[in-house]
Amino acid sequence: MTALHSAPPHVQPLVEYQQRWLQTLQTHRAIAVIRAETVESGLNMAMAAAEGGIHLLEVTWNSYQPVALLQAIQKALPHCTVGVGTILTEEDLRVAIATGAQFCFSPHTSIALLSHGRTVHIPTVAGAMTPTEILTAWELGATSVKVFPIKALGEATYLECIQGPLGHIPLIPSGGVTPENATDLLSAGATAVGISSGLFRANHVRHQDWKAIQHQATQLVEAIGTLSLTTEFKGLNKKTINHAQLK
Ligand SMILES: O=C(O)C(=O)C[C@H](O)[C@H](O)COP(=O)(O)O
Repeated sequence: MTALHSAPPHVQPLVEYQQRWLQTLQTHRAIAVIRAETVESGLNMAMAAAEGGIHLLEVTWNSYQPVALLQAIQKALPHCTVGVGTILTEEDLRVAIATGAQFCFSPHTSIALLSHGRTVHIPTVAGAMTPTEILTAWELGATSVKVFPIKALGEATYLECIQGPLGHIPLIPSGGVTPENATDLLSAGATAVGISSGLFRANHVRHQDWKAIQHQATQLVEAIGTLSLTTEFKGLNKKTINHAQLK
């Protein structure tokens, strides 16, 4: 409990880097999660996703040579926002940030990771399942909360159910997102979605069918584009987080 007591207070003011992150999520609403067995394959996955119109790219830290992959993607796609995922330790986070990661996802909620992210102004997204876990991650300073694995939680229905009490928290469902269910998740209240195997289908990657992956990405981006602009964006304009808190 000591650590919790020394953690940041309940809903903290959003500072500039957090506001920028939420606005980026609001604009793009999908994050392509790259888990690759070779640097070449991971780079091709990233380029196919970007060709299809995806702007936010995440390199999972259990990819093969993630530092080299992150560098290769940054060099090839300087217009994209490139971050990291599956960050499990503070040391991993330090290396990722030193390599230029612009955001960080983890599958769990770690006080050390959240605190380091806030210190260096890198948006840090903690993984959580239950309402208690989601609220705890938010209270500990997560810039948004990854609801993971959404497939096991009932997908859009789960997000709808928690909107009442937790609708002010920017949520990013992941783990089971597909081009087909992404719009339902966004309509149910997700700020953005994280998608890996639903975008980078195993057989497409195996056969190096980058065009097929690009097509999947285009479909996803087009589907998101059909969403009503009035779909509420969580975090910038609702309930306990309001404009007055944005500096
Ligand atoms: O570990 C992290 O930090 C991640 O971001 C992991 C990804 O969210 C999932 O691996 C997505 O998995 P799919 O179900 O294949 O879309």
